[in-house]
Amino acid sequence: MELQFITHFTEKYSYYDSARMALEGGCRWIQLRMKDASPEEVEQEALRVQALCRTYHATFIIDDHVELVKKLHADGVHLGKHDMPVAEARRLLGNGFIIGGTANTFDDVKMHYEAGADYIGCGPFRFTTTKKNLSPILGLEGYRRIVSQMKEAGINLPIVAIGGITREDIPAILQTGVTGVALSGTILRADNPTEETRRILAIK
Ligand SMILES: Cc1ncc(COP(=O)(O)OP(=O)(O)O)c(N)n1
Ligand SMILES: Cc1ncsc1CCOP(=O)(O)O
Ligand SMILES: [Mg+2]
Repeated sequence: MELQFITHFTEKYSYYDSARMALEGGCRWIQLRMKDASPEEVEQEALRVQALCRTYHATFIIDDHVELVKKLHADGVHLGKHDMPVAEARRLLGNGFIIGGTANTFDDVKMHYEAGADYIGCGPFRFTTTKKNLSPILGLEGYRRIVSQMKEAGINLPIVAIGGITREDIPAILQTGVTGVALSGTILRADNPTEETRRILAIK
């Protein structure tokens, strides 16, 4: 199972500390997501989290900021509906960077696939307060439908489920055929985020 940890602002932990706890728990894919932060703040934190990811040999993705990904030589970028289109990011970054795209429907998946995305963040699984202006909830049935439409169309792209997912949800989500999960709140709300990450990664 692939696990992506996505940072989120909390009163309790800095972005850096939350990434560190996920890495200590064994996660090897961190996405730095800093909504409402200035470009300067994102760059400053990105430099620190990138260095940390390097010491753990972990993949380091930045949410939204394509130019920063290029400047810092991060591993990649995640882009949604209101961000730079995937095809344009691909032109800017070339093939040496990972580009992820957000999907809520099979048509979104197809569009990102044709534009050259490397993986899809697909959600939301259920309601979450981590993101504003959520797309319609997919639930297990939504993932089953999208995975089956992808098979029918011969589209082979990693699908990462996202949005309101807790440890208890993961076995059933993986049963739908998705590749992995992206988590934020359930790890950050745990008494011990490092231990929670370990427990999640132990799920078969
Ligand atoms: C893995 C993953 N999937 C989806 C998203 C959401 O991206 P986006 O739709 O651009 O929304 P914001 O995260 O920018 O609020 C994601 N970040 N990561
Ligand atoms: C970035 C994003 N995109 C859809 S839901 C979401 C947030 C996921 O965070 P959480 O695991 O806290 O619900
Ligand atoms: Mg975005």
